[in-house]
Amino acid sequence: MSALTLSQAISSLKDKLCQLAKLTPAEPIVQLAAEVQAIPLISWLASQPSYPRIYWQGRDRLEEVAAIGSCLDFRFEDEVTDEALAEVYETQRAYSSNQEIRYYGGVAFDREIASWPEFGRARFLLPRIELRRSSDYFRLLVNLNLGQGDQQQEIAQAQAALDALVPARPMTPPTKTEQLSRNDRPDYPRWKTLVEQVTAPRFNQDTPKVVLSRLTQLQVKDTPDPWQVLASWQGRNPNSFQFGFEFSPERSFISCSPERLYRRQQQELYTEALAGTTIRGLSPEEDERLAQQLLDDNKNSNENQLVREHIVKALTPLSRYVGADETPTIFKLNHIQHLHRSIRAELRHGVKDFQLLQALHPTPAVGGLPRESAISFLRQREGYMRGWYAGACGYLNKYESEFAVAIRCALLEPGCINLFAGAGIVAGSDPQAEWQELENKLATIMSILLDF
Ligand SMILES: C=C(O[C@H]1C=CC=C(C(=O)O)[C@@H]1O)C(=O)O
Ligand SMILES: [Mg+2]
Repeated sequence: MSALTLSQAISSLKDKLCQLAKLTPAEPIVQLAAEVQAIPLISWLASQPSYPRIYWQGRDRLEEVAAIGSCLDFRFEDEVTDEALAEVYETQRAYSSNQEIRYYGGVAFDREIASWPEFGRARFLLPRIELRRSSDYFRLLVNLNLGQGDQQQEIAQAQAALDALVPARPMTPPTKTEQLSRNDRPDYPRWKTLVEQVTAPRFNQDTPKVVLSRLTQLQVKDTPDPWQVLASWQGRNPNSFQFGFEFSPERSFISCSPERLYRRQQQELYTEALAGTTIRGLSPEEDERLAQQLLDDNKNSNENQLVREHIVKALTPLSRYVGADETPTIFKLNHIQHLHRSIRAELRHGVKDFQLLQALHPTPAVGGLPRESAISFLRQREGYMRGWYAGACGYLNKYESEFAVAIRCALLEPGCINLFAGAGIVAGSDPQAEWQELENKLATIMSILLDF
């Protein structure tokens, strides 16, 4: 059967909903699907009038999703343990044997303290509508939760959500934003004090790495459209994950992150150590020289090595096999390059996604080492709320799941753009050089948002 146009797919799904109304489905979570012709997902998403709006594209670009609305929404505003999260998910997962059912969402950097409104400490949802691309195969999906309440009412809501869909409008690049003011938290003098505290030999002996970060708030005349910004960002760094969560028109969180927390396919797990940074050269020769310097540099090697060691140690009790690159390679982005080591594990049977999140998040690429003392330092001294910055965002499914580390990101609010950047502070870190590293990490998004 050939792929349908979007309006044909909507009609086909509405017919399937009518059929469903006459049945007693075997399972409470139902997904209906129709194959559609190729559509630019991000422009389609940006055109839709309903919320939440969620976008996800994997780093390998094989999987892309635009999701609208929700038929199940798990939102944790107050303290939540990983055990509680795991229990909710496992219960939910037992309701369906369909391997295409996915829960999209994220967890905050630190689930023990308050987080952003709407986002909470963790939030996962089963979207009402998904437009999903797997390689070059596109499907329009509608999800139903028939487990609670009235089946006819749930079907009517799914029909209404399909009726509310509008065609994709072509997307233009974002117009440059006029910056009214800029405010950094911590500011440079405070940053210098913090770096000196972390690198002081007595502290560093017990806590060899703390990833300090900064919130840069830009007060702007007009907040740009998050999806236009994300589409531009995607063009600059196509080898990154791209994702966005807009739970309401008030606030959106977008990220173009190079860092994978993990990808699980059945019992196979792929993760990595991505830490250690330098800039790109202006010529191929200069770029190569900078890459070689990064590979040879002790401070940067140490930043990466600590992440690798920690991940291998954290995965060992959960795995039958763990293998990690001995030597780092270079991962190039638009304005910067990083040290990268791949790590692969074969998980023991019965290991759950929330155990993986617990073991891996936050890695010493965004938290520090040992985790508890680094996080306790950040909680007491960093001086602003990270929320979902450096958290984990992605999706869960019975057979596979993927999470990115939410760095290189922006929280857009009316009149204000919040940008976040962190740098791994280890012995030998220099406050000025690490401050410059924060600027380098913001260079791509700044060049999209502002006129230089
Ligand atoms: C914490 C961030 O980057 C991490 C990932 C790659 C390189 C890093 C570094 O070299 O410091 C950081 O560990 C960030 O971009 O906000
Ligand atoms: Mg660094």
